[in-house]
Amino acid sequence: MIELQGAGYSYGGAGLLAGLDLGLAQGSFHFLTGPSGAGKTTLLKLCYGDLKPTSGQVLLDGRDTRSLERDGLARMRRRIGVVHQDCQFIDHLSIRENVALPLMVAGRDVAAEAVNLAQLLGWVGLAPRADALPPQLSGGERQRAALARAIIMDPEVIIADEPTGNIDWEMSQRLLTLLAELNRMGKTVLVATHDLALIRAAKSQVSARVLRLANGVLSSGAEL
Ligand SMILES: Nc1ncnc2c1ncn2[C@@H]1O[C@H](COP(=O)(O)OP(=O)(O)OP(=O)(O)O)[C@@H](O)[C@H]1O
Repeated sequence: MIELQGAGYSYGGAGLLAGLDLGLAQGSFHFLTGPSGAGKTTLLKLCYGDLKPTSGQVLLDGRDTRSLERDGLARMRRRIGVVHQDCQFIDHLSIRENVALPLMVAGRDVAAEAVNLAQLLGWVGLAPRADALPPQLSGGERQRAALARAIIMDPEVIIADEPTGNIDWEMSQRLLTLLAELNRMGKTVLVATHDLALIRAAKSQVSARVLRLANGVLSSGAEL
């Protein structure tokens, strides 16, 4: 569904990314690694249409993000669930309400989705914390809540930016297991991470490809 064809991005000044080619086939699992500042977050933003390339093309279902109107892009983005690096919760809303937000934004009847919502919170292990406020959660709980919010609309693709950045090993493993389970359900998964131990640990759970971004160039490493 997501394809980069010679895509580049510049925040102004010198270009950050140039000539990137990448295809995320349906049901694939990719890790994206690379040094801090290499442009991993920027590349993810290109993939979910938050940024449009300043050169080359990013295609979502074959459609160039630069030619998509606001509504068309919003429709595409509903098919991509994003776990942001900093989670981006609304702190005065409960975890249940934060996870349900995409339903509200899409104009869906949240009361009618109560069972789905409860099942999803149970699946990520947050049923007992559903009424807590985001600042009351641990880092690992916040990341699992962010994953729940990213998948509440049943997206085809899940993009996660450093989902295990501030959490301990056991919690990282738990998150990885959830991502692997989603991949087994047929979801396409793209995870940016510095955590090479996590990538190694993924070997037993998923068949993934490791992409490395450095000096503006994307190289495709071995398959796990
Ligand atoms: N909105 C912005 N305006 C200008 N420069 C930016 C902006 N966002 C990011 N950059 C710069 O682009 C470069 C790449 O940033 P990006 O966040 O994509 O890297 P990253 O590989 O995800 O880094 P990290 O691993 O530290 O999260 C950095 O030098 C950063 O300062």
